[in-house]
Amino acid sequence: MAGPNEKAAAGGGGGERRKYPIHMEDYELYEEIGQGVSAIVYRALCKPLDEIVAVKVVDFERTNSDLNNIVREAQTMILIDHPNVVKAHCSFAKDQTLWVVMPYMAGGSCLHIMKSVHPTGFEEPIIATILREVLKGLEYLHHHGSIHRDVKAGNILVDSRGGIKLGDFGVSACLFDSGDRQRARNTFVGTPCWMAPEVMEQLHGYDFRADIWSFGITALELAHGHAPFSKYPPMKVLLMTLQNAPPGLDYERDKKFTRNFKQMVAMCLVKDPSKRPSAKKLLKQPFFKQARSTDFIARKLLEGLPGLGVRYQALKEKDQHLMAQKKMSDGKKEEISQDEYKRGISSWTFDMDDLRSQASLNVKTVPYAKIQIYLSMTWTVYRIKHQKGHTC
Ligand SMILES: Nc1ncnc2c1ncn2[C@@H]1O[C@H](COP(=O)(O)OP(=O)(O)OP(=O)(O)O)[C@@H](O)[C@H]1O
Repeated sequence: MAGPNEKAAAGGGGGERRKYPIHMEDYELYEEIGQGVSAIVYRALCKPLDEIVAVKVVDFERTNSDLNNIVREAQTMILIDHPNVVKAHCSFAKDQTLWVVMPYMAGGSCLHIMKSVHPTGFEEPIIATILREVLKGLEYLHHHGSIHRDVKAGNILVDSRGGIKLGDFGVSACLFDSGDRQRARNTFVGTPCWMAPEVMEQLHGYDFRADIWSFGITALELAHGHAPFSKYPPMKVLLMTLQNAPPGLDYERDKKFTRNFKQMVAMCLVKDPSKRPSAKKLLKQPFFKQARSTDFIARKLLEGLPGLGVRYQALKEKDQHLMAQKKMSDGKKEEISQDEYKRGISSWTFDMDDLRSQASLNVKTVPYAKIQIYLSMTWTVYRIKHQKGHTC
């Protein structure tokens, strides 16, 4: 991936052949199809080109990222050229917002599809096909010196023909950058359940192998319908990732999955990053021999699926309903989690019904989780380091 150039800086990257306009008046926003920490994504019409696109509207006031970084991420997306990574057609700023125009991925994210119709996860050939495509995207990014830093089912998008692309460069980092960006690799970025231990620890920084850990967690997420530890409050996720043995597919409990799948996941989820394979090496694993075509994905995942907007709205309503049912706010729960941690890990107790309902909620507890963990980071790492001798 080249560095940002003037063409991209002007917002006129414009896809391979078509020139996408850089004025908001040229886009008609339709229904909401996704929401992130600081952005809302819409299906939209690019009027001059008469083409359906996705427009991500990033609200500068809602993001805690540096403005230059956000703009640079959008520019990076414009320069991307790989079938398994979402490219931005163009981007432009308007008032307090940045508009990023992308190809419309009609299937939505794997997380959305899973929540709508496969709540307990996908079958193995589907997982192998999705993961092979994701790995090809990661291989490309890593080869060009980039780390994605937020690999998870919610950021794996499916197009109308079953094509799989890695999206969301909200937190990606360039390996060969210096200054601010270099410092960014020593900061705490990502989503707790998918985050590699070395990213949490913040001791020696991290490299592309952090994506391989997240990739392994994503494999478990696609297999079970949720990421390991997703039921727990952020502080506990942090502790479990740092102190417990890495999660994996259980040889007994996960009988329906092959040995090859279990081995592939185990290779990714090694705590020592230097022992994790590269994306290129992983692609050679026998597990991927069962991966099929994009037609297979279209047939298996997209046939009979309601439109993305309809599904998104239904999930949002379900989440809101579950949120309303929750007995405690996330803030209160996290407070208790920290208090209990101070008293000793073994004294933690959980309301399983509540945790189950939390687990099926959409990932929108993440902004809170990110902030909360960031603030608690120094204290927690200190505690863990000083507890190790007693608890491990
Ligand atoms: N090109 C696209 N086509 C269809 N849906 C999309 C597209 N881009 C994003 N989405 C949907 O919007 C959701 C949010 O987008 P995105 O992840 O880019 O926002 P974000 O603010 O960076 O999120 P976060 O930081 O929470 O991961 C995605 O999970 C996906 O469901």
